[in-house]
Amino acid sequence: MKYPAEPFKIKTVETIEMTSREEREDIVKEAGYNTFLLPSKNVYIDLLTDSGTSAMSDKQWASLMIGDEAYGGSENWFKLRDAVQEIYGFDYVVPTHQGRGAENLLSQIMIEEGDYIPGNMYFTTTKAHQELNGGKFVDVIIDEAHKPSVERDFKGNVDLDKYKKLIDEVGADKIPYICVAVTVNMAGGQPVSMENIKKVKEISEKHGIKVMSDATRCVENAYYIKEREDGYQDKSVREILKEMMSYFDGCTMSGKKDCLVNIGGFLAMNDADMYQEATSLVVMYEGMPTYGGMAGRDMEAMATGIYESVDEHYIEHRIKQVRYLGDKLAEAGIPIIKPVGGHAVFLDAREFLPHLSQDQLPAQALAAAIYLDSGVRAMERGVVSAGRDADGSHHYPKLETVRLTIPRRVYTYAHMDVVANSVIDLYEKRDKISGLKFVYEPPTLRFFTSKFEPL
Ligand SMILES: CC1=C(O)/C(=C\N=C(/Cc2ccccc2)C(=O)O)C(COP(=O)(O)O)=CN1
Repeated sequence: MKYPAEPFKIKTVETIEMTSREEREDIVKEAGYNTFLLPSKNVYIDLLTDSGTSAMSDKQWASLMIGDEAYGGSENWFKLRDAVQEIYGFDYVVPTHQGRGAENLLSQIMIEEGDYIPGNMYFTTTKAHQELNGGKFVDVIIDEAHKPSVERDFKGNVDLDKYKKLIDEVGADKIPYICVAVTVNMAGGQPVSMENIKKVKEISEKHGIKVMSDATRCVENAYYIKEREDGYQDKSVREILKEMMSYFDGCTMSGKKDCLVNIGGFLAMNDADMYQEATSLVVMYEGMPTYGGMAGRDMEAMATGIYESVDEHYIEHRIKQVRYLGDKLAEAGIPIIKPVGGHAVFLDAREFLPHLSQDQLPAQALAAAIYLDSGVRAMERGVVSAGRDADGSHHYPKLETVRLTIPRRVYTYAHMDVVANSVIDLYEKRDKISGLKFVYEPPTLRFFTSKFEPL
């Protein structure tokens, strides 16, 4: 089916309030036109992020009642370890409180001052931890990933020539690993093909470079392989995922996305020495290697969520609900990144607001305008998120987007209609949307707490 009905029935509801336009004028001003700073109670449909915002199942809630909160050797830890080994196939698992916990460990273990870390487009926290440890991120994604209207089945693919060129230029000994994100968040939730992963592995093995994955949305990636790559239509998402992860030496995981939990993550690997290093480091930052900053109940909920995430009906609905919103907007002529990604619809703010230069912060302005119009909260993924270069000037990304990020198992198609109607109405009066300017800018990861004013 083009858009399958929700494969669940609702047992518990959390009411959502609608504010008035007048109220939202004051609320957004108070938040400095930054959607991160909006109080949740004043948000009607919250599409800020799919991170930590999924609805847990009844089985996951039941997990909370069997939390073994022993300081060492929690029963829930063994359940989580077994789930990771069974579904992703890695030998060793180090639990962390969320994805950044795993990125911190991996970067400290693998990166030395002056190293280069190639990857398929940057992600803010991943790049921050690589640079914190003296590494330099190098974007090796295919050029098409930076072109919103160009459609490709696997727009998240690594450009193998760019990768080989980097190896030739800096030498394999300066490249501890390549980080392959599946899917690519900042490119619009774009997948990587199995063929591309295999080729990256082949090149890397030849040069003794490890292949790590940012596996945060790996189930969504597996679904796209099933849907779009020859030879995989008859395989289950679970089988495809296992094969996909078998080409990696390890992965960082933010459990707050595909693992269907509100907190949690892990670093997984196949190398015993790396595991030894990670367990001695994790006690500094996350706690014992058998809880890693999570309560026992959270580890149990994540183990359950890992199994639920590879259910065919769940993942088909998840992908197609996002596609439903994207298709509605595209049909109305709204400029979005194509093809529609796995976790979000990305509005092309540059095309949406051609009268604004990037210095007038179009994506930030559009996110604030959407909230003002309908109480829907989206996230800026443009020049504000990209931060500043070493010389202090804005880093101007090619993609200036607003991300409408769909939480898992939370909203219905009716909510998608509300969002689509609001964006379409706004598009008709887009020339009334003015730019923004900074009135407060923190030194790092500025998109979280910056404040703005209309120009
Ligand atoms: C591909 C990928 C992610 O998308 C990711 C987090 N995404 C997030 C959460 C976020 C993080 C930073 C700025 C804005 C929003 C998302 O809203 O998209 C992390 C960090 O995981 P963590 O949040 O659990 O630490 C690692 N890799």
